[in-house]
Amino acid sequence: MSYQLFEEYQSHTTSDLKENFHNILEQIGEDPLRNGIVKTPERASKAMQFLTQGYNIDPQDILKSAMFDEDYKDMVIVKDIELYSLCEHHMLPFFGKAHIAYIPNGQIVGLSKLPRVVDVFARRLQVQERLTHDILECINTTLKPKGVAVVIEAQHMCMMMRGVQKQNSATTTSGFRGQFEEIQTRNEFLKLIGH
Ligand SMILES: Nc1nc2c(ncn2[C@@H]2O[C@H](COP(=O)(O)OP(=O)(O)OP(=O)(O)O)[C@@H](O)[C@H]2O)c(=O)[nH]1
Ligand SMILES: [Zn+2]
Repeated sequence: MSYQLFEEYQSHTTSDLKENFHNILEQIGEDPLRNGIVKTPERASKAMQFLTQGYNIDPQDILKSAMFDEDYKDMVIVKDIELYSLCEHHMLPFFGKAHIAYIPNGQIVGLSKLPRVVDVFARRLQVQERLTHDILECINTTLKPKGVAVVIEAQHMCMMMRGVQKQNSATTTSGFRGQFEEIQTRNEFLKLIGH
């Protein structure tokens, strides 16, 4: 999608979303014309489009834009990458940290690109398992490293604010490819991220 088309698409969906948020306000018993919330449908639309902008971005392009030939053969870890996503069942936030490691195979990637890939997949409706897998596969297919590992630790608002209402439970998901399938490499990574 060209930039201009994307802008048109954005403004089009914003007005559709605005109307829907206006209806939601009415249906939960609010007065959408009340002074404090008269602009809320517009604000909520922009917030929702921000939180789901990942559908319009190709995460492989992000990695490809900063891959460099380098003969470094050891593990590279970027840990404690904060993430905020929306669960696809309730559209409520889940949030936490991602830890990513890879072992280069002749090429390294710009470090900032790894958190950027996390954000692209997090800014879609997700389940934590698929988010973990999406990040793992994207790095594996694009960078083609000797190994890649992803661990995500998160808390789900849909389990805290409603439903089962457990405030202290945390969910850990992980995925390992290549050399991280070997127990020794995997354990070294888990030790370095403090597990
Ligand atoms: N596996 C997985 N489940 C999730 C995730 N986010 C939310 N869920 C769960 O999705 C499930 C949806 O279950 P349903 O029984 O259809 O929905 P519900 O009646 O709202 O369930 P409760 O949350 O138990 O009240 C719930 O168990 C949620 O805890 C996630 O990232 N991964
Ligand atoms: Zn949920």
